[in-house]
Amino acid sequence: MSYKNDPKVLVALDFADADSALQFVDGLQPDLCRLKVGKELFAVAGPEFVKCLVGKGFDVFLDLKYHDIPNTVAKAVQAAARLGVWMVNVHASGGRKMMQAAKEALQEFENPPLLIAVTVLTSMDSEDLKEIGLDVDPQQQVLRLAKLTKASGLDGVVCSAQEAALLRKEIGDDFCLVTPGIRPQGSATDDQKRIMTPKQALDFGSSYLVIGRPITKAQDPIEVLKSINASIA
Ligand SMILES: O=C(O)c1cc(=O)[nH]c(=O)n1[C@@H]1O[C@H](COP(=O)(O)O)[C@@H](O)[C@H]1O
Repeated sequence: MSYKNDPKVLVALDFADADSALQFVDGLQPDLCRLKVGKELFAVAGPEFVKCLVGKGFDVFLDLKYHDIPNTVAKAVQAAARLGVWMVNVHASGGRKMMQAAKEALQEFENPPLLIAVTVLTSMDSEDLKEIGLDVDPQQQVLRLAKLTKASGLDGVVCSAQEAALLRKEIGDDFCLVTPGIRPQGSATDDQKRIMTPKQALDFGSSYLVIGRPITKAQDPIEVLKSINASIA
């Protein structure tokens, strides 16, 4: 699988309603970026909104981070695939059987979405992991879950760019690394903890950069997106 010659930035459309999101999307073209629809926007705007973005020619990452019993997750990824999305995700901590069920459920589609798994959220550091009983360095936990994801037949993982180089070395090139926690130099960190700039992230092996607030909350979002694209061209 080659990840060259395609837009690297996945803009997180974390808007509170469909109108604000559409107003933002109207200034964009599909060759500038891909779009990510997450829990907030999906809860208010729903499947029709996702289909509308797909109809406008955008590749859509439906980020609902499924984490449930295998049968439920398998049916959920099928429902996502019927919307025509480009990528969908589950939580790797749902385990091998859940991930395999999701992958198998997509086999009936002619053009299935990429299926990736969230490893350790980019808002977490080792203290947060300790609190949930994981007395382990985030890198080690990400590596463990990424290996399990690969062994379960999925296309890649969501991780922070701080783990990208390690995953490339241990897992190889044929694995998609989607990295949120991306902050252009000088941007506010917000609630992200394991962060990197767009260029550093790609240099370390990221396939795609998930970027939300640094673009969507900017005075001139399109200008910021274009300057990020220029910085990684
Ligand atoms: O799955 C994700 O996209 C995701 C995983 C993760 O570990 N961290 C993370 O921030 N995200 C998402 O990436 C986006 C980051 O947004 P900003 O922090 O505004 O750039 C949000 O929509 C998060 O839901």
